[in-house]
Amino acid sequence: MSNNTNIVFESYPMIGGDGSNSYTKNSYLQRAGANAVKAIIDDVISEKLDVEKKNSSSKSAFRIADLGCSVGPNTFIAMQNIIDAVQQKYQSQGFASHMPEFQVFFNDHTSNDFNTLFASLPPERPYFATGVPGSFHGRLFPDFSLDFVHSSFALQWLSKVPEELLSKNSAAWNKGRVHYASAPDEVAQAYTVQFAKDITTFLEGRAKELVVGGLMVLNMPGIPNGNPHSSSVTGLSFDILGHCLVDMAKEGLISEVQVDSFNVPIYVASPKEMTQLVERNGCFSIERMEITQPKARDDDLNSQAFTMHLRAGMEGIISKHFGTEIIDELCDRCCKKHEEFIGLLESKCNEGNQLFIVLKRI
Ligand SMILES: C[S@@+](CC[C@H](N)C(=O)[O-])C[C@H]1O[C@@H](n2cnc3c(N)ncnc32)[C@H](O)[C@@H]1O
Ligand SMILES: [Mg+2]
Repeated sequence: MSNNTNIVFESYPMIGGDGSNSYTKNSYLQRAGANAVKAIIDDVISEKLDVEKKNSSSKSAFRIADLGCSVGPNTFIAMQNIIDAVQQKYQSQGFASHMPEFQVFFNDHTSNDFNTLFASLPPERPYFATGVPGSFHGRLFPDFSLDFVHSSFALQWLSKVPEELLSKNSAAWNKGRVHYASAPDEVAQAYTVQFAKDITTFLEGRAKELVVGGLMVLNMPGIPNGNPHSSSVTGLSFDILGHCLVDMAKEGLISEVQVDSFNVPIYVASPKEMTQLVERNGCFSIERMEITQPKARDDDLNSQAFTMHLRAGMEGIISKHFGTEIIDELCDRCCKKHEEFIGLLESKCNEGNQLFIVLKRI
């Protein structure tokens, strides 16, 4: 048996609790991203889920895992939608009397605020709820124990900042920037290689854990094939964060070397890259692989909302590196910069910027 017990994974959870800065209150852009693919998930379950097999096996629960679930409410909405679609499939096949019980595994890093997650579980939920702490870059479940895997806006997190970025003497030392989007090729290349390693271990783990015929739905920030890294909305957001940090260093509020050594371990993949990684793994067929477009409400696309989302997701990693005392000042500056770039941010948000993938364990 392989497990994670000896591996320490870096983790930077979203802001927990349900206060005004929390992920719970500042994750509606991710929810818009999930809404954009709900209808496709329904179709995929209706067309591709193999319920006859499940029906003929001994009576066991239908097991769903949400990897990188954070604190809700998005995970609850996603799990309910999947269960509705699976139940619909059983009914349409005439198996209503063989409806399985459902078990949902909510996974995130151990440092995730599972208390908030558990306290806000929907009281009327049609499933047994289980928390699974640990990194999805390692093993999380026994062999062939899951029927369905879902992960939304989590796989963009790398397991760590690529090592090449950590040495001042390296060509990939990321001076004056915090991300690869507008960085020299060496930096972008180091990120690409780290992402490939992480997705490779992710797929190896899930290939062992999913039953044959099981489906895996992945939704994450994405970039169309051939587009430059700097063209993604994620890239633009981190360029803005980088500018604000550089300004603060110029004013002596933080040190320059702190900015140079800080890098956000987030990667935005293209369909082509993911296709190659899935094919190299060889255990899954690709049922869907497409760039989709979230449908955020215009009211949600403003500088304040961008700043609150950035804060809910990044406060943990930023305060670990720079200290908590810089956060308010940094967010004020980012908010002003978001205002300056609001037209560009809005238009990028309305372009295809998420990668939606459905795989089937073969
Ligand atoms: C932006 S949140 C998305 C939450 C939720 N799926 C949604 O769509 O609102 C990303 C989550 O992924 C989690 N995450 C990142 N890397 C992870 C890993 N290696 N293993 C488990 N969870 C991870 C983070 O801790 C965070 O809670
Ligand atoms: Mg840097």
